[in-house]
Amino acid sequence: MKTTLTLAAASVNTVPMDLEHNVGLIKQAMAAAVEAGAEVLLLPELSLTGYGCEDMFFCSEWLDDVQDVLITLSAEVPETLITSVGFPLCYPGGQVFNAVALLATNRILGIACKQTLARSGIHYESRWFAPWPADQFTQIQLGGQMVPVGDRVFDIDGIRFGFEICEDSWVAARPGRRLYDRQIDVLLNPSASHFALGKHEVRRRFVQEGSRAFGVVCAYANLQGCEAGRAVYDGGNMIASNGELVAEAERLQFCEVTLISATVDLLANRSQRIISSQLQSEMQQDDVVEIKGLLTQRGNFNIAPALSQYAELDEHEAAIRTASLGMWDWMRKTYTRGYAVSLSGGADSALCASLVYLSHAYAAYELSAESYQRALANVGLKLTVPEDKAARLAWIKSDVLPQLLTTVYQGSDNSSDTTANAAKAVANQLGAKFVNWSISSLVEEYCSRISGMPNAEPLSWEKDDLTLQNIQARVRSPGIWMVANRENKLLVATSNLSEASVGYTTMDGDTSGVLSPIGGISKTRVLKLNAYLETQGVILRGDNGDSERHPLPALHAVNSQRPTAELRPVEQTDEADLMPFPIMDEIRKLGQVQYLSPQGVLNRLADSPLTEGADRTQLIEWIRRYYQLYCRNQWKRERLAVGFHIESDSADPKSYRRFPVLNSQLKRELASLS
Ligand SMILES: Nc1ncnc2c1ncn2[C@@H]1O[C@H](COP(=O)(O)OP(=O)(O)OC[C@H]2O[C@@H]([n+]3cccc(C(=O)O)c3)[C@H](O)[C@@H]2O)[C@@H](O)[C@H]1O
Ligand SMILES: Nc1ncnc2c1ncn2[C@@H]1O[C@H](COP(=O)(O)OP(=O)(O)OP(=O)(O)O)[C@@H](O)[C@H]1O
Ligand SMILES: NC(=O)CC[C@H](N)C(=O)O
Repeated sequence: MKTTLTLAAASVNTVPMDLEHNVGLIKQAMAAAVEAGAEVLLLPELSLTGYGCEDMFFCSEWLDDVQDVLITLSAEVPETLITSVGFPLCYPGGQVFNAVALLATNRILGIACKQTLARSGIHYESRWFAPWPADQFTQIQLGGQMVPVGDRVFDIDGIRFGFEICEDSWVAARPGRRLYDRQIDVLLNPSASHFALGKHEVRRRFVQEGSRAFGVVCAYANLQGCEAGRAVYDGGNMIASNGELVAEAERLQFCEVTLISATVDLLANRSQRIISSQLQSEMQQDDVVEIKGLLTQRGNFNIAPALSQYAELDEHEAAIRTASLGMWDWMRKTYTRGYAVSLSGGADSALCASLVYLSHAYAAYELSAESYQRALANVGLKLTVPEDKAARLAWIKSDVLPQLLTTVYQGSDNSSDTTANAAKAVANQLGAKFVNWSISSLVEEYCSRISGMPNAEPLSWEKDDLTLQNIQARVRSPGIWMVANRENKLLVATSNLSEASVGYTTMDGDTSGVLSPIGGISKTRVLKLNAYLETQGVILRGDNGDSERHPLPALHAVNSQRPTAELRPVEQTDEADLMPFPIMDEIRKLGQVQYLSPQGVLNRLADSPLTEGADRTQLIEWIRRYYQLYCRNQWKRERLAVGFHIESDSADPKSYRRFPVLNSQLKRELASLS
């Protein structure tokens, strides 16, 4: 009897609907798995099509095409490998299932389907897929073969495999519980699980705990990178045996394929099942698909030991890596020559510009010279990457960033030397192209036109405060758009999550842009990330496992100021306009993550150490201000540039937080606050 198994789990950076690209990555992963001596390779959920194909999953002709590609792929699986590939299965009855096919030498061994569709947070799977009912199984005709489908166990030469597809593992009634009764040895989880702060810990818990409680080997394979524009998938594949992690991938990698593998002890897991078994339900056998002649005992007892430490990423590093990887993928996948940023010398735009630079610093350190060079060539930069990694940072600053990041300081009459100097210092640190121009004449021109309208009074700060603020933010937009057009760059919108929640931003002014890299990061965190970048710096890893910190000291000029919009002639701070950021972010979390009512938010806020010293009247005033702005400005959130999901919540109405544009303004709830 076979007692060990060498398993591999690969992450791939897919492009939705790009079957050729995705098949290319799958082939790379299969070759790497063979090289690692793996007998079974697990790939992520919907790895053939990409996870985020959205309403393309409704197109039956395309789904037929996908099936043809799957059949062709089955003929290309290396002889010694069994590969599991995620794909949308168009069932003869018309439903589409989120499925996974087990492929081996020219055959589709069988198909398992997702039972629990993801429908919280950014997920809307039940729009496209039907959930497969537990305990149901059948077979269908596919490429001239009869293929077993459904809630299946695959017995390959005496080793039993079962599937939980992503969300299946996150719920109380996880299929693994019933697969345990059916005596599986290996539980495979193909996933498309996007990054959110604190989430990886949960994944690790259910992989490890699944292995311990069910007495099985658990393998987990997640997508990697910014696949479809919003979510960034963090990879972080795992293999657990006997309740311990034996392999775990570094997360948020810049390469397109990442693979881990481990040889696991099947006997040890079986013993665990014998000890814990309390089997009461009747054993089913018909659902077991028996396959012979693929797996044989190997003379390999080099069993992977439990990991002594996990691949940890601290919270700041994880948020910065996620946004940098997102920007890297946007540049690659849009084939544009980098980014244009209107750089104010303030916290938000400084972080956005730094992320552009860091996406190259990470890529230059982590990719081979050839891969990095190819990525640059694809956006039109014919450069030779230095072989020596230590020389690459200075080189990206001198040769790459001047071409891929253009920054413009656009001073008005309300701007200060402090912000102008800070913007210049940051641009210099990053190697960005930097221009300083004034918007005063443009503002004046608009003001004179509006003041000259029939029967109009001249504009004044006493009567026209918001009008005069907003025109400054708006006249900054056409110039930086023009730079983006001319240089074929993506314009970066610099709004953060806190501002987006309350609409503290000028529509068609500072909201202008294609991509909002910090749109999923709260202001409180933006300030912490900038401090981290200034004083500690991100971790850059060399080839031989050594790493170095890379601080950006020029951010000191930004971090030493209090956030100000500089839109009024008198001193203005964002916190005086709104409320202290930590309080605003706490209200957001209580209201939008925990779904408390305004009164519930008030009760919790009153007990929070954050509000020590503030009386209840003040708290009521802040909560009213927050919700009034929140309710009024849904229309703004509907029009924000696409942003990455980073905090556990998001303001994005398309992928996360639904709220009516016209609404009650919560008048009743806010009036009764006490
Ligand atoms: N009740 C309502 N429901 C829905 N829509 C409503 C509305 N009342 C006005 N509107 C519409 O909204 C428009 C106003 O929206 P908009 O022009 O965007 O401007 P608005 O929201 O009035 O003001 C922008 C705010 O953002 C702040 N800001 C701007 C720029 C940068 C920064 C910074 O932090 O640096 C801060 C600025 O200090 C100000 O408080 C009105 O002209 C009207 O069309
Ligand atoms: N003087 C300026 N020059 C260029 N761009 C500016 C200027 N002032 C504002 N902007 C643009 O408008 C955006 C919004 O301004 P805002 O003041 O909210 O952001 P910030 O200055 O980056 O950060 P902070 O809010 O911490 O001051 C900026 O991020 C920037 O893109
Ligand atoms: N693809 C999925 O099923 C994703 C759902 C899961 N809870 C996650 O976000 O990781």
